[in-house]
Amino acid sequence: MSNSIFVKNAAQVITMQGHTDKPAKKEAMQQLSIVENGSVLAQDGEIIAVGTEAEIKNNYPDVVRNAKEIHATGKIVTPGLIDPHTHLVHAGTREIEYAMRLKGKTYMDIMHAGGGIHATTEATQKAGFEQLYQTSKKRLDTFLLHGVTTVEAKSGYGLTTEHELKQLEVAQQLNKDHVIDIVSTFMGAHAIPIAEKDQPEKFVDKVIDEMLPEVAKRNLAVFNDVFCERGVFTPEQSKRILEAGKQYGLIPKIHADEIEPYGGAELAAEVGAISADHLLKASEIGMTKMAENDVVGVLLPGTAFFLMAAFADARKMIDNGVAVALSTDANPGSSPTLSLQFIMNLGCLKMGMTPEEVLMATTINAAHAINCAKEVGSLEVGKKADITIFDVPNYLTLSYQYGMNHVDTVIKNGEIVVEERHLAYY
Ligand SMILES: N=CN[C@@H](CCC(=O)O)C(=O)O
Ligand SMILES: [Zn+2]
Repeated sequence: MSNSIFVKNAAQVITMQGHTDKPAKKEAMQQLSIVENGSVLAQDGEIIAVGTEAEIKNNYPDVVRNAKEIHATGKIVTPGLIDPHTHLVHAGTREIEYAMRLKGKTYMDIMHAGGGIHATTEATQKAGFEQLYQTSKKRLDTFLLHGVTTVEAKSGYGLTTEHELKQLEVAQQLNKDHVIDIVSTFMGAHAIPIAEKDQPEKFVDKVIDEMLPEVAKRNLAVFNDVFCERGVFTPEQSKRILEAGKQYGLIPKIHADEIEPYGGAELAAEVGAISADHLLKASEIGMTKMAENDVVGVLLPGTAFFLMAAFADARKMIDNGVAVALSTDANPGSSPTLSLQFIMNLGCLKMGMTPEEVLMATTINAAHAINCAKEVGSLEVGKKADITIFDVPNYLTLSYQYGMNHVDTVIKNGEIVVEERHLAYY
């Protein structure tokens, strides 16, 4: 069997090259580095050449001769998409709450009445490892069909040491078994359990003294995330939890300023978070501090869409120098979708981003948000051969035709994992 693969003669190969050391900011978010009529050659799971067919054939005649060929004529080739914020592992759905919200109840009302995150926590606590494994595996299969080759996955629906570990262990096992790479985040501070709501500090102590050491001992997470929001965790509590995680080498992330301005963006800069996520209501000072401290802004327009809220001001963030990434925020309450392509549509139509910026935000900048830009996020020599081929004639079409799946072929670690699907486009 051939260990090399030659993706030939695409209408456009969109490389994203040149942003591996630092995420793209401001005008650099427009620089996709496109090879027209381009090709990509990979061997042993790694990219070894990007250029025109003639150049690559000339430089690597033997590898090309033995390679499996993929004809990408009339299609575009991008790095495998990266989703840097998901709540992948959970049980249950919340369509009843959706119907309640359509009649005027708010997300926070429902949560404080014992629904929301608490409802999913109850379902997730009841579910065994195998059930969580199988449902999360299906979600990964769907992500892959939509062109995603790396995802971040959070815990946070366990809220006890036992069940937080269970969620993270499911993600760890799936990372071994599934072709998609999973980068895990511990989020024991996703909500204060209903039964402990009168003693929030005690729960914060539990996260710090009980959960964090176990997560770290078992090497189950790279990041440590907190839902910093009025009525959930205060900036002070969030800071304690994030600083404590740093003692174990866990890198801070924050669910910040989603419902109201609450100092989350500022806190992200202060604790050296790799990203601050949501940011619908981030203050201008917060944005400036994020830009100055290289905190990636992970924007989740699916959440604003689904909660019928005002969208984050991506335009202002980018113009102020924040490196922006995009994600589905896949979860059963505020963003039940597995389509990063629809998120790109929303980025353009609802947050003032350009088609170039949304591509940057779902590839190399997304890789930076989860600290894996050295391995993935661009089509450059030495990176993993994670490649998505879309059956569209140019990249503009990806964010122009909305709510559709344009994926034709997906290659992960140099292997074809989604075969040519021959989809029509509009
Ligand atoms: N906002 C907090 N956490 C999740 C939603 C969790 C849920 O509603 O189940 C989010 O990122 O949107
Ligand atoms: Zn989230």
